[in-house]
Amino acid sequence: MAILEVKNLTLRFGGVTAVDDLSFDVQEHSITSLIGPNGAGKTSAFNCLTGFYKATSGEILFQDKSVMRMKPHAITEMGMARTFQNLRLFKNMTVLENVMSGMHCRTTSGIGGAVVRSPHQRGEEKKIHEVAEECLDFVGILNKKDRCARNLPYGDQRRVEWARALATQPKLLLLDEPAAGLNHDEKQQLMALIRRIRDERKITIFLIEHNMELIMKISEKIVVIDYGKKIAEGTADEVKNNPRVIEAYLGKEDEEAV
Ligand SMILES: Nc1ncnc2c1ncn2[C@@H]1O[C@H](COP(=O)(O)OP(=O)(O)OP(=O)(O)O)[C@@H](O)[C@H]1O
Repeated sequence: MAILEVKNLTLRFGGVTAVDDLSFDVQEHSITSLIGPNGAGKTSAFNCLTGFYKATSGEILFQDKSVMRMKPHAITEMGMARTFQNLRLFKNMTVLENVMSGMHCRTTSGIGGAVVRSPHQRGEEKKIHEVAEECLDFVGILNKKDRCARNLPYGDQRRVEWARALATQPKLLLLDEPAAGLNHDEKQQLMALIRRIRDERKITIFLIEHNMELIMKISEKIVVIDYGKKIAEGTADEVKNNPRVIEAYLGKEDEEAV
């Protein structure tokens, strides 16, 4: 069953068609990737899915409901979370506070509850605290929960962002270049973590990524785009032997060999 369906999605910036009549789906509990050469339209498509860009036309269905006109926070509330290519942590907050900050979409206390701390609000705070700690434990940095986020090494800061996304209790997790800036060991750990998120938490994974080793190893389905259009779709083996894909990547083999 598809958890996400993208139908004829098009995004234009003035004269530039960044996403061009793109259609694909993401099956529930799968690991699916979107790849393509630089400027192919991956980030633009990603931003349409998560409500950061308004698509020019087409349809995006998440769990059979249209998210085309929805704002990012409303899409998160529905169960679609994302991480960013450039980290967006609150650098002066602790690790735990950063994770808890992402969870307001799962609370019911209004402004009144924040002023007069009702038993209901105290209960919610306790729950938020527990879930945040459990997510930090899952990504392996619970022992750093009281550290200031800006003092952590880059790899750990990425884990904070992952924990924050997981704490929103998503059904679908979108990862924007998760391997960027990671060393070899960290990339291996990242692959294991992506698999654990899917297998243990039953969360569907959709990612865009330049690191072909990672993409080819973990993806069950790969969608390839070039100039905003889909040029191939299939398993790693199918995609890497596809002449259109090879052609799209020609000349870039040194950095992005398929
Ligand atoms: N805000 C914008 N305004 C105008 N044009 C844009 C904007 N964002 C992207 N584009 C253009 O849309 C096209 C697709 O860009 P996009 O960043 O989505 O590609 P990408 O596949 O994510 O590239 P990369 O792999 O380099 O991150 C490019 O031609 C780009 O110049």
